[in-house]
Amino acid sequence: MTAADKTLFKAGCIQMTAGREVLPNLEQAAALIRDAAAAGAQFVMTPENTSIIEPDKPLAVKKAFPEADHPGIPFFADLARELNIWLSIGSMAIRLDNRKLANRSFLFGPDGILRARYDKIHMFDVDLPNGEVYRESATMQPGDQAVIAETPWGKLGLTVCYDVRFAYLYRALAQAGATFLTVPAAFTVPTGEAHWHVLLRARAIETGCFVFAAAQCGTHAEGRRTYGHSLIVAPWGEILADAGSEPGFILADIDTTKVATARGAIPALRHDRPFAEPVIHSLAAVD
Ligand SMILES: O=C(O)CNC(=O)[C@H](CS)NC(=O)CCC(=O)C(=O)O
Repeated sequence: MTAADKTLFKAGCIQMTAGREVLPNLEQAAALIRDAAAAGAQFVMTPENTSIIEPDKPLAVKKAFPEADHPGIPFFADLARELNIWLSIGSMAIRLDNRKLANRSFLFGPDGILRARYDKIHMFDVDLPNGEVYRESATMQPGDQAVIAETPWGKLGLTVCYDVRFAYLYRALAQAGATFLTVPAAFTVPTGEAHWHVLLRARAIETGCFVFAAAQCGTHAEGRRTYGHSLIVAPWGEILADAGSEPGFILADIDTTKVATARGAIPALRHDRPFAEPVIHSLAAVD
């Protein structure tokens, strides 16, 4: 591999509508991964919950596999090897010993070897104004370890979906050397419309990283809807590709020198200062 090979590469995000059965979801993802690779992508990522979106939570636990038995692991390892690509599987539900699940992200190398795994840290326990209720922590065990993987083009920080709202995680990843960040997602429609683009652009701008965000889209089982709009964002904040609301894939040419350019122009990542806990000043009566 020449130096130029390590500076420039083509990245792809696939956008899909996962259903409640694992094998058809793997096939749906694989078809799109093949399309992205055929179009030249050397790094391809898939959304959160690539292998299943099962709204019935007891059923979701029942249908989950331990990592050692998950059909998606050899399936995507083989696909990465066959296509000779770096393959990030945004997440798959993995059954843990305590009967809870991990919302786990995987990175495979072009040799099919598993290079990194990351368990989503922040749980989406949220009551939306429109009446949608999410209690991710009822079935999922949160992770407690931030993870960075080596790639030929630089270090990749792994995150998942709701993590995107916790800027300190991204700052920690970037300060530890990440120049790319993955944010696979299954965002709700109302929060996506209000927050998705601005959150991802903010994480890119704050960290001077490229952000790759493959997303679920469309209508899933029991009418559950997701926002779509898979994005690739440059370190200065420009959106390089947006997948809209239908299944498919997006590509972008990644010039890794843009990381140093953005960080050179605004070195905020190096300007942290210590400060004391906030104090509430009441220098004069408020009312
Ligand atoms: O529910 C499932 O079946 C699968 N899980 C998910 O889709 C996850 C956890 S509930 N979704 C999110 O984190 C949405 C975050 C989001 O939308 C926001 O931060 O606004």
